Amino acid sequence: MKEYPTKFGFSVSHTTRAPREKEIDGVHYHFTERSKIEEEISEGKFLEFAHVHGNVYGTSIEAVESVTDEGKRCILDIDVQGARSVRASSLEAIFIFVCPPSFEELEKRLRARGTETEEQIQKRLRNARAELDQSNSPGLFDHLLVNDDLEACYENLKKLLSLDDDHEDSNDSFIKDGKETACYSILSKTNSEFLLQSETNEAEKGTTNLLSLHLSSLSGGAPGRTRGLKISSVN
Ligand SMILES: Nc1ncnc2c1ncn2[C@@H]1O[C@H](COP(=O)(O)OP(=O)(O)OP(=O)(O)O)[C@@H](O)[C@H]1O
Ligand SMILES: Nc1nc2c(ncn2[C@@H]2O[C@H](COP(=O)(O)O)[C@@H](O)[C@H]2O)c(=O)[nH]1
Repeated sequence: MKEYPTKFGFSVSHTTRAPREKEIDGVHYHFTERSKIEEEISEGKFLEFAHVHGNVYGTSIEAVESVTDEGKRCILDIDVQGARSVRASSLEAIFIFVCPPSFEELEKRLRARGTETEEQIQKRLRNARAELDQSNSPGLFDHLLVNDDLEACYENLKKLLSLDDDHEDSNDSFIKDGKETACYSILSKTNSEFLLQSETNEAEKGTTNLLSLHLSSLSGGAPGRTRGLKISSVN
């Protein structure tokens, strides 16, 4: 996200877990009481939730909307149960299972973090084994990423997302299946509409070179369900 601040945003989850020393409420998590999150879940405010390592964790609709409202793709860091819930919804998403290079290494990392008791470490290791067992459940994850060397893992993530040749400061382009399909610049912008002009000569190819994006079509509704950007050609 640091490399692509305008493309991606993080969904700040709610959790009943106690904050770790450097964790900030509202940044790393929304730290909350169990009774409060349970009430909000029953009010339909959550896209998904799960009981993980003895605590409740959940993604609120508001957390996702605050990212998508800025026109960014939303990143969720959720457990396997949460992934199943999102997979079962109508949200369009890419599911990546991130795993440690070995259990020994995971144990070493958890101990080095120094934030869990021995009992909690054992619980997290048991849960990690169960999650790894489910990582190849048919139709659940699209990719598996081994988090050995952090930099190498990040480079592989960018490859999966076809971001490896893409830079934040380059022209925005529409990438589909790794192929550049069209490139547009903003001609005019109002509160309700963006007028875009093709930078490639689409007119010569018999397609439109002026597009209108209707921003009002983005407001309201659960994320990804009722939303879709309405686009119409101008010429
Ligand atoms: N590539 C890496 N190299 C070294 N340490 C790492 C690497 N990736 C993560 N860590 C460290 O390992 C610890 C556990 O990582 P993380 O919290 O991401 O695990 P997790 O898979 O979410 O596990 P859990 O579900 O138990 O939280 C953290 O202290 C993190 O900083
Ligand atoms: N289903 C969900 N799982 C979540 C969410 N936020 C975090 N998590 C997962 O919980 C564990 C533990 O996290 P930690 O911060 O206590 O180490 C980890 O696997 C996260 O992916 C959520 O909103 N929903």
